[in-house]
Amino acid sequence: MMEALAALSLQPCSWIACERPGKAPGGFLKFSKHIGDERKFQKLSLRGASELNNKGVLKISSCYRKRGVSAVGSENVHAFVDEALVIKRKSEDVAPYLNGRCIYLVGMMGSGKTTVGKILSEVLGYSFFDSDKLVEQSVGMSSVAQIFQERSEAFFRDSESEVLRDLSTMHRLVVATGGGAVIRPINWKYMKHGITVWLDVPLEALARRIAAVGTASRPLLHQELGDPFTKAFTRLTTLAEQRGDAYANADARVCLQHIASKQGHNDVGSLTPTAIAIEALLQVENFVTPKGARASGRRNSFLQA
Ligand SMILES: Nc1ncnc2c1ncn2[C@@H]1O[C@H](COP(=O)(O)OP(=O)(O)O)[C@@H](O)[C@H]1O
Ligand SMILES: O=C(O)C1=C[C@@H](OP(=O)(O)O)[C@@H](O)[C@H](O)C1
Repeated sequence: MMEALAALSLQPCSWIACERPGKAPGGFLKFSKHIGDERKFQKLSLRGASELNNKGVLKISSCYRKRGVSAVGSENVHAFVDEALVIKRKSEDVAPYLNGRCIYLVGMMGSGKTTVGKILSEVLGYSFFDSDKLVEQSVGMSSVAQIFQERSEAFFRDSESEVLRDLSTMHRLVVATGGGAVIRPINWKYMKHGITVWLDVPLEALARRIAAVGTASRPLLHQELGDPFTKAFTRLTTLAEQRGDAYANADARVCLQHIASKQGHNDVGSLTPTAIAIEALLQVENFVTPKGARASGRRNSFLQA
């Protein structure tokens, strides 16, 4: 298991992806390890796409459509820079309160645990792990779908619990958990060694994302009939009912509908992963700072029983 962890760890690096998933490549912001103050931020410079490997430069390689705005333009560039600076600052605010505690992202399949988790790990200087990948590694199979098919869902769930148990002894990790990890109370015991963060995404948006990449890698969707969106939406609706409030046990909740409202619109599809990661840091900050910790202690007390 430890070897698997070492092999699969994404070493902390400081590239921040500013792209919108599934679209043309966006921008990347590389921070020097020593950048931490206003003056140094101002030294960042804009370069073209061909300069990906240069050190310490802000690189915008393409455009993305943000709330109806298309084409490369200073507005988009500013949006990238703003988000990148905000997340860097917020991570610096939150990091001292974490004391190396791990962050566990929970949420339905497709909620962005992997995408957002990688961004969080980069800005916090943590390593990133995807628990599904660790299960595949420990079982010696190439996909979760294969494990479900050749062994069983119960076998997968047992392996998932073992992975979470092993991770719970470690520090400075961001872990993207499988969407079903929340159904076993023992998993919460392991995850509560760190800070749990729920990515709360409307089912329709989830189904759209999953349909865009196909349902092949998600075995729980294989039984459904219809086009990929319908298959995903139907199954996600049932899973959401079965799982009830399980996700709400998390220490922090990142509600995409709420972020969209704060931005003055209703379209969760236009939220960038970086904007979602910023909200995650804000909610983690609420939890780890003394005022937030008191409130959440009350909320989670039943899990400790
Ligand atoms: N904010 C977002 N907007 C649009 N698509 C997203 C966003 N976050 C993730 N995605 C896409 O949704 C799919 C599922 O994301 P992923 O991070 O793998 O979710 P999970 O790990 O929770 O299953 C991927 O194709 C990813 O590119
Ligand atoms: O919701 C679930 O029960 C599952 C979600 C998947 O992980 P993702 O959430 O990463 O897709 C994976 O663990 C498995 O297919 C079961």
